[in-house]
Amino acid sequence: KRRSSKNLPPGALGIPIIGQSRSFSRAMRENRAEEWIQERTKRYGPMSKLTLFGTPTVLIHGQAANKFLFTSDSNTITNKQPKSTQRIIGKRNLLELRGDDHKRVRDSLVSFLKPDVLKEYVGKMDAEVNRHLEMHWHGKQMVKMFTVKRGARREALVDHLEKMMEGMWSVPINLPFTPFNSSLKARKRAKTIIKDLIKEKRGALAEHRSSPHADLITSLLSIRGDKNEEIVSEKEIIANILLTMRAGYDTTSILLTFIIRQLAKDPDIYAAVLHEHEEIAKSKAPGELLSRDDLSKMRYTWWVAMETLRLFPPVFGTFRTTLRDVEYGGYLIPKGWQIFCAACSTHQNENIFPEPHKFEPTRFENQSSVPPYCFVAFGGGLRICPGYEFSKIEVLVAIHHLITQFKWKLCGKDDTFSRHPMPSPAEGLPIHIEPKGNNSH
Ligand code: HEM
Repeated sequence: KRRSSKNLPPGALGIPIIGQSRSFSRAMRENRAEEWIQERTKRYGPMSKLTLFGTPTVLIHGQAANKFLFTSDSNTITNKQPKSTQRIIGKRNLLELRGDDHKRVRDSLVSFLKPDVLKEYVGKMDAEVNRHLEMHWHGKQMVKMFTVKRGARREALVDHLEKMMEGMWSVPINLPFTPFNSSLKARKRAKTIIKDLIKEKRGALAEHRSSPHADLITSLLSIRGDKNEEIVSEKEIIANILLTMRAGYDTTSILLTFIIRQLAKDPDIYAAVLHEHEEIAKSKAPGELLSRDDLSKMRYTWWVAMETLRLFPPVFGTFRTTLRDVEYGGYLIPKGWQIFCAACSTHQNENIFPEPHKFEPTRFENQSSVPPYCFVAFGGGLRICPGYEFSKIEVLVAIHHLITQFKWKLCGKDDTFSRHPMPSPAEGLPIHIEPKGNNSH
């Protein structure tokens, strides 16, 4: 009785399980998700009910909605991905954990991702980016931005991950030929590879052949309890490696792809970024690796990255689930319902970001001028992205080498993109590349 439809937000739940999933997914694929949300807002107001990916859902968006979502206590609103995502990544992934479990696994992950540890990785990433350019860019005239691979096993893992992604936001029906089914199969194959890696890395750690922070798996294996027992279980390691690869690999490569796309389209911004990197390159001896100090001089490049994230956020919206009946915006969201917050819709709000469609990196010159909960490409609150610093290093190092070693121009016929659920450019963004004669590599 308490849940009389009077209190529920307007809108229709549609066909059970399926509801509006198809029309939302289609809008995402056609890069019309913002319009789709605006249409619903016009029809039902800022809050509406629907069924997405198997579960009754309330759609919310806007600055107040972001604040509500990111600051709610985890006993009322918890992180819960759609059933499809849960099954594909694994139940023990950080996005599914809460309370003490979330803290234990998040702390373990953050012990690897904190700036102190990461500063030792600047040189490693520099060498890795150079190796990648050497293997995949030098000597070629055209590359596609959507490939970053080295070694057969990594190649296989990346392939499986891409297949996993395809069914991440899908109706969770496990029948042959459904996207969900092929993602589950890809998960199984990825899991086997990660299990082998865990075995190898556990051996190397036990025989002191590797240091605790050698890589993320080793770092998670090294977190020990009072009796020197591993406190992050194998299931948790597998789920969180898959999550980190999904959360960390695609997001950053998408960001890089869209920066490259933008630089090819905007000569003034390209010139300003190039100038910043040429100044840094001049101060380095041939072959000298980048340092943390060099990265701190790449301020304009990071504004370009933030502006790219504003316009093309890899994570467009966020799912949560209510653990009890919740009142918000004058409506009831019943216990067990899903909340989908289209968090990044604030990025397009002209009252927050004037001329929202214009690419203007200097918006981020004074970050405190951006109102709270309005730039949310990395989320917010307790679950704010722990990979912010890692992705910042990766992006700055990669752009440094790309822009000092190559010129590029877009050569695809179609430069639009779609979302699956992350944005991916049509044709994989092929670009013509030309090495610069004067680089020191
Ligand atoms: C441009 C790059 C990135 C973007 C835009 C991004 C975005 C986000 C967002 C929006 C969330 C919050 C999701 C939510 O509230 O439901 C998140 C969480 C997360 N991100 Fe990132 N991310 C990026 C890079 C990375 C990297 C490089 C890593 C790891 C190396 C990473 C690991 C994670 C993890 C583990 C979580 C879950 C945190 C938790 O639930 O406590 N991310 N990310």
